[in-house]
Amino acid sequence: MERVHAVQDLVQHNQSITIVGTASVLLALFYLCGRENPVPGFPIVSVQHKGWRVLLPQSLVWILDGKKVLATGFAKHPDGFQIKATTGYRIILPNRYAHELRNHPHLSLTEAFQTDLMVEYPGFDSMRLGLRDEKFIGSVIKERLTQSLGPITGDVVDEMASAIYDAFGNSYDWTTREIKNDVLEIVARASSRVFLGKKLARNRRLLVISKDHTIDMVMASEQLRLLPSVLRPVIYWLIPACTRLRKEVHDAKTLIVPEIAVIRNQMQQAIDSGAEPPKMTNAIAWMIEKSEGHDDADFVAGQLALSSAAIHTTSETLCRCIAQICETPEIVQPLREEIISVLAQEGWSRTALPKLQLLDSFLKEVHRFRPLSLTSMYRLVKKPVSLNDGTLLPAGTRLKIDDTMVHDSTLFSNAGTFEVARFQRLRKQSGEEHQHQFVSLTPDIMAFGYGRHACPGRFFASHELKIALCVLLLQYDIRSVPDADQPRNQEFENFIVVAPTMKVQLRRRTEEFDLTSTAMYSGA
Ligand code: HEM
Repeated sequence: MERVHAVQDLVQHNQSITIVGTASVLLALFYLCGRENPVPGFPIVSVQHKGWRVLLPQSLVWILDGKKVLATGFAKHPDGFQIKATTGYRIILPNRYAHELRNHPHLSLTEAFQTDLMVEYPGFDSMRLGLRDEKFIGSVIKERLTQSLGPITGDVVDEMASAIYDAFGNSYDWTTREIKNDVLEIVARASSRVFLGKKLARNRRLLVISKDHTIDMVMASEQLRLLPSVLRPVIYWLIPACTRLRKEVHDAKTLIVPEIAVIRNQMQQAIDSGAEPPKMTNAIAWMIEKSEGHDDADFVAGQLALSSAAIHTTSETLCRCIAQICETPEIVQPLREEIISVLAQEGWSRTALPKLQLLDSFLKEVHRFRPLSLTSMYRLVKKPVSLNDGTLLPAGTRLKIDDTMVHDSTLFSNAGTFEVARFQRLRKQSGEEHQHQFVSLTPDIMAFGYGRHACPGRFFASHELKIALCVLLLQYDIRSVPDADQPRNQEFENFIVVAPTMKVQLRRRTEEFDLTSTAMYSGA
C-alpha cells in the first residue's frame, strides 16, 4: 500500500513539476514572442493584477481583461493609446476619428487580420482568399445575395421554420433549453440553404464545418500566436485545431466541388440551348457568375469565408434577442401584433419585412444595448496617414476605434434602459424616415462597422433575423428559467459573447396563421 502511495506521491510531484515547468516555458515564450516595437507617439496602457496574475504579460491581460484595459486607457488617455496584443501593438482611437477614417484608401480590414489569423498555413484558405481577391466575396454579397433577398425568402422561411421546429419541438409545456447551440444550428441551416442550396444545406458534415470552422480558425491561430515564429512551422503540424482545419477544408472540397460541376453544367446547358440562364438562388451559382474570367477562383474557400463571416455573428445577435425577450417580456405583445398585422396582409411579399419597423427597431436596440464588441473598424495602415489634427499613423500600425458610444446618454436618451421602440420613434421624425434602421451605418453604433469595409452581409443578416423572430414569436412563448440567474456573458479581448450555458424556456403556441403555407407567397 505504501508503495502505491509513494508512486502516487511521485506521480503528483512529477505532475506539479510538469505543470510549473510548462507554465514557466509558456510565460517565457510569451515574453519572448511578439516583441514588436510600440507605435511612436501613443502611450502604452497596462493593467497590473494582484497575486499570481502579476506574472501575466500584458498581451494575456488584454485577452482576459480587455474591457478593463480599454476603460483604463480612455480614462488616462482620451485622445488614444496603444495596447499589447499577442501579435503586437494596437492603437485604440477615440470614436471621433471614425468618420474621418471611414473611407480612407490606406486602411485595410482584411490585411489587419493577416497576422492575427495565420493565413499562410494550410487550413486558413478562406482568409487567404480574402487577401488574394479582397473584392470577390464582397461582390457576391452586394451584387447577388443582397439583390436576391426577395427570391430567397421562401427558402429562408422554409429552412428556418423546419430548423426551429427540429430544435424546439412541438410541446405545449415549458421546456428548458441551452439556447446557444440551438440558435447556432438554426442560423447555420438557414444560411447554408442560401449559400449552398437545399441539398448540401442538409448535409450533416457540411453543417458541422460551417459552425466549427470559424472557432477552429480562432483557436488554431490563437495557439500559433503564443509560439515564437521560428517554432510555428513545426508545431503547426501537432496542434489538434490545425489538424481539424485541414480536415474541414478537405471535407468541404469533397462535398462542394461535385455540386459546383452540377450547377456549372445546368448553366452551360441553358446557354447552349439559347435559353435564358436559370435564375439561381444560391451562392455557389453566384460565385460562378461573379468569377467570370477567373478560372482559379476558389469557391470552397469562398463558401468557408461566407459562413465564417455570417453564422456566428448572426447567431450571437439572435441569442441576444432571445435574452432580451426574457428580460423584458412586455415587448413581446407589441412585436407580435406588428408581425401579425403585416404578414396577414402581405404574406412574405417583398414589401412585408421592411414594414416591420418595431421589429427593426428591436434589433437595432439589441445591438446598442447588448453590443458584440467594445471596439470596431479594425484596420491595418498600409501607407502613413496624417489625421486632420496632425496625429500620425505610421505604415504597419493596426488600429481599432472605440465603439462604446452606445452607452452615452448625450447621444441616446435613457441610454441605460432598453427601449424597444427607440429607433422606430426616431424614424418618425420628419426627414429621418430612412435613418436609424438596423442596417444603417453610424459612428455611434458600429455593430456592422463603418465606412468602406462595413459589413456587406448586413441586409441578409437583417432579413434572416426578422424571419427567425417572426417564426419564433408566432410559434413559441419564451421566458427565463424561473428562479435561475442567467450566466454572465463571456469577454475576450474587446469581444463579448453569450455564455454557452445560457438557458431559456420555450413552449409551443398556436400561431395565428400558417407561416409556411403557399398562401403566404401569393402576393409576393
Ligand atoms: C448580425 C450579423 C452580423 C454582424 C454583427 C456583422 C458584423 C461585421 C463587422 C463588425 C464587420 C467589420 C466592418 C468594419 O470593420 O467596418 C463585418 C465585415 C464583414 N461581414 Fe459581417 N456581420 C454580420 C453578418 C454578416 C453576414 C450574414 C455576412 C455574409 C453574408 C457577412 C459578411 C461580411 C464580410 C464579407 C465582411 C468583410 C467586409 C470587408 O472586408 O470589406 N457579415 N461584419
